[in-house]
Amino acid sequence: MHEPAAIQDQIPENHCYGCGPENDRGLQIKSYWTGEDETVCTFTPSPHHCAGPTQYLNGGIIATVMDCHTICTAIADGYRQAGRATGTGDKIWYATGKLDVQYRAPALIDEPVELTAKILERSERKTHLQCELKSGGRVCATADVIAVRVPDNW
Ligand SMILES: CCCCCCCC/C=C\CCCCCCCC(=O)SCCNC(=O)CCNC(=O)[C@H](O)C(C)(C)COP(=O)(O)OP(=O)(O)OC[C@H]1O[C@@H](n2cnc3c(N)ncnc32)[C@H](O)[C@@H]1OP(=O)(O)O
Repeated sequence: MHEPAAIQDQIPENHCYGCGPENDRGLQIKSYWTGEDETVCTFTPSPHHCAGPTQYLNGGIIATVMDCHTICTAIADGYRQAGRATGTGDKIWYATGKLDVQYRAPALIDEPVELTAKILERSERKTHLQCELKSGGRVCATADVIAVRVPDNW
């Protein structure tokens, strides 16, 4: 079970290709808290998200959904650490400082992929997260991510 509202639906003014509700040609992923330091996301690929072979998901799309799922987790965590509901008061923004993806097995295009993100460590300027992407029940990619807090006028 997770909270009813998606993290992305609480972050204002987000036009991001991977996670922005304001981007009607984007992937519009949705992430949810499942625990103190953990979030999940289910993304259903479209056929045009394929790699060279049409049955597999493109690696750039895999990186994008892992990027967006983890950075949105860091942003929501930033609000939590500030003692505020996500999207309330002064904006809290993080950008990707590092996204290190390991592609372990091909992900299927015709099944939803399941992502989990875990916060490993946080400090004032940055949050270290780990992400896992599963397709067809097996781990297809893992990522090590550094989210860096940036000014809210970016
Ligand atoms: C361009 C869009 C930005 C989005 C802004 C948020 C909007 C919110 C709205 C709606 C939600 C949207 C959600 C988006 C989701 C998708 C996210 C993306 O795809 S973001 C695009 C790709 N990323 C970039 O274009 C960053 C380019 N890089 C930079 O601007 C700088 O390099 C930056 C901000 C990452 C850091 O630069 P410094 O000079 O400000 O800060 P320093 O002092 O270098 O780093 C601060 C801390 O972070 C560590 N750090 C930085 N990069 C690291 C790395 N690669 N590995 C390990 N640590 C790193 C440093 O060691 C330092 O740590 P110590 O405080 O000393 O402990």
